[in-house]
Amino acid sequence: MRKVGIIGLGHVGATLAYTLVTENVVDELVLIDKDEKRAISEEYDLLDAQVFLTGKTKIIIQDYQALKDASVIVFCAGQISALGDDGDRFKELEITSKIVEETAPKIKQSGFDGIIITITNPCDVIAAYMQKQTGFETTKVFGTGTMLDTARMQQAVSRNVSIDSRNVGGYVYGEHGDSQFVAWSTVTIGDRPLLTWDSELDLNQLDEAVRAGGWNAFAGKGYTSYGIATCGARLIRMILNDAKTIVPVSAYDDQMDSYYGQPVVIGKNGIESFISCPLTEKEQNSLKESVQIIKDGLANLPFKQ
Ligand SMILES: NC(=O)c1ccc[n+]([C@@H]2O[C@H](COP(=O)([O-])OP(=O)(O)OC[C@H]3O[C@@H](n4cnc5c(N)ncnc54)[C@H](O)[C@@H]3O)[C@@H](O)[C@H]2O)c1
Repeated sequence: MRKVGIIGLGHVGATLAYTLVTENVVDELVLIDKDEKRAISEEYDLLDAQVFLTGKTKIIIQDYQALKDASVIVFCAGQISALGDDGDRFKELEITSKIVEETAPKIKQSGFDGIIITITNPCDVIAAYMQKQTGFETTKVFGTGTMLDTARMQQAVSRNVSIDSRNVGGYVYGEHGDSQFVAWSTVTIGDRPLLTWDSELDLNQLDEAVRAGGWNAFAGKGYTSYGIATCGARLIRMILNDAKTIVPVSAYDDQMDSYYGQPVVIGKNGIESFISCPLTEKEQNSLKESVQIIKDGLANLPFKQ
């Protein structure tokens, strides 16, 4: 049985639930929110949608015990309005770290033994904190990290060279936040390294376009949902299908003793292995700086284990 739980049914969680139901990704979906009325409404709305669909997804709401035999939990509880006008993801930390403290014991008590994907911001710090609070293996708790930022890089490059974004390879590394960076040495168009591309691409400008990508999607509506929900659904498929697909997510690296966005292999065990790309010296320095910001965020948490 394909069973998944979603904790937090705001813009992100509701869109993810809708995506999983319309794409028939799961047999059972457990939906949990601190707002009971919201959970009930989402259940009715999803059941209405199913009348027009070919698949059938059983919806269970507000039941942590039902998570016991789920394969994946997606954690997207938070308060997007706390982000403010500048989109600083650390502004949510005081709220979201408390939500982790509240929900992690309930996840543990349910007997859940699967993979936790965290989306909640600040994404890398929350992934780390969820791992600490649950005590689960680091390979079984990871954040969506720079997966969405990498998609934004693919888009930005695609726009500049007029080639399909799906033909752009490579990774955004580090924090899902302002200190992230495109590792240009890893970026390819087709199989060709971008750095050997003929046209005069302004990498600094592209870097900025990638960093600003989230803000562009956020600014006019005060949240983002489609990109991240699709990203979450894709990760769930990878786990359920044991796909062994390479994607950049926020995973724990014991050498740097930190979670951060980097390419890994995703399968039924969560993080199956790491893809160590040979970064340039400049990229390695950018990574160290970015990782330090994530570490400081975790160290500054007022709520210790
Ligand atoms: N990692 C990414 O790329 C990415 C992208 C988009 C959004 N986000 C983050 O995802 C999170 C959710 O975003 P959103 O727009 O859906 O926010 P939202 O404010 O619309 O929804 C958050 C939901 O969490 C619920 N919630 C709060 N505390 C809870 C608790 N203790 N238990 C269960 N549910 C609880 C709220 O009731 C609400 O329904 C935010 O932290 C946001 O910053 C991350």
